Amino acid sequence: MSPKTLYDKIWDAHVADESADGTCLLYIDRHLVHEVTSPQAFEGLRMTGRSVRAPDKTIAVPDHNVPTTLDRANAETMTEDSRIQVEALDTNAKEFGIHYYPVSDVRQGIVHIVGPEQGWTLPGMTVVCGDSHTATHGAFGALAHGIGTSEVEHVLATQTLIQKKSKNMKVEITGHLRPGVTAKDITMSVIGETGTAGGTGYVIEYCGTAIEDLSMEGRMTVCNMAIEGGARAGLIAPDAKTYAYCKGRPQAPTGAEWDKAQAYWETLYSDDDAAWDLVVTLKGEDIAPSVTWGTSPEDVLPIDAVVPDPASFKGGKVDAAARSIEYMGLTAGQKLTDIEIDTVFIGSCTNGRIEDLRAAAAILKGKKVKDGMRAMVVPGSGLVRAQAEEEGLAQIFKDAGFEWRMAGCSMCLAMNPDQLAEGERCASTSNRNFEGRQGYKGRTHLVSPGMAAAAAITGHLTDVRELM
Ligand SMILES: CC(C)[C@H](C(=O)O)[C@@H](O)C(=O)O
Ligand code: SF4
Repeated sequence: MSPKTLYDKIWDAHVADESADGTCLLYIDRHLVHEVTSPQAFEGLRMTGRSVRAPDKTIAVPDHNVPTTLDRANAETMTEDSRIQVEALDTNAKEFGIHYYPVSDVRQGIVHIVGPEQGWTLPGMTVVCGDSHTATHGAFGALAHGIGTSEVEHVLATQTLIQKKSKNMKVEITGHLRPGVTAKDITMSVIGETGTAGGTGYVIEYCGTAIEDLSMEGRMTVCNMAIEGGARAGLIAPDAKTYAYCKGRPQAPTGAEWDKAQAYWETLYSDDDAAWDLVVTLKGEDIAPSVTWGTSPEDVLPIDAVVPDPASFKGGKVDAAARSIEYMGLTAGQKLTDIEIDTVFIGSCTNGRIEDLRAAAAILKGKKVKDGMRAMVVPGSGLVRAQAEEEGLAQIFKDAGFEWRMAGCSMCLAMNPDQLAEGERCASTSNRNFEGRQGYKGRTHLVSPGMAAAAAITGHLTDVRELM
């Protein structure tokens, strides 16, 4: 047998049909659904009299539009558009008989946090969702990627997806991370290296000792941003940590089924002599706590750097950098640590898991946020929230002056009332710093949870290592 990558293995195990031009019909194991990209898909089924082919493999949860304030059960806090989308999901989930975690359910949260948490996401699976950050689930050694609304309809109706195979890219992080450096810094540094288009046409497998060192939460953070690097998906080979995370989850197999599953999962790795179309290597020791200065995730630098001079770039990036710097209200040469911020957002499918909250709370313990700072923590799911309360993290956040919210996407993309006002500047643990992403003319600096906490205390972008 010819050697294969992990991606090759999962792909081959799911091809139901292949046509002469290489287009394949791929079997889908898990279909995650949220309220933004599914209404037309369900409407399509309704209009053609179709049902959901595999309701037992289809899981829905509202996340983008839901208010995160404690009074959110009161639908008046939602805009009309938001309310329509959430209500449509309520109706569709019931009518089509799929698994559903409504807003009132403690298990509700961001779809990419709920899937793994409930054990829906398992190694070797194909996982899709009408959402680009589906890449998150690749942390389990699952082939997971976003799809468009017409594809959502296709998967609902057939449990298959039409796909062409991507190329294989290996991103190896050698050695070990230094203290204060996190999975977020890895994934941002990789994008800094490859650019937002560097992964176009590829599925990335992240490997190396620094990746093996990461918890499952950290691995999800890394894979989550594969899409920001342009890749179709990000993958990490499953190992003992993966199995330990999955075992005992509500939807994970049990008994003999578990043993059978794990025996299969143990075959899911890239063969030593597998062929890679592209290899990128970074040294774990070289990665620093990082922060974005511009309006693209590739505009990332170590915290001790300065805002770059647009002239230092090449081609179209010269103008793009100048525009970014203007939008962000910065000056070339300014120290990143001199950038004052007024808002801190801790949450999102990138950094809204328990480990992220622990990391932020460790910095905040016994401290207060800077006067006038708006700081909020939005746990990625109701269960993360409950656990954080149990561990005393919620109290640390509240004592420090953070708002302690209910689960949802929140200020990651500002589809709900959690938004930046014009000109406000936010240190955010989310994944996109696009113009207007967190609110019209809002300014976003992407950072790790520890860095966000540090900025909340000092009022400016800060090297978390100074507060450790
Ligand atoms: C709303 C949704 C389609 C979108 C995505 O696909 O990623 C959102 O989750 C985002 O992060 O921008
Ligand atoms: S948390 Fe942000 S990135 Fe993740 S699914 Fe929600 S909006 Fe998209």
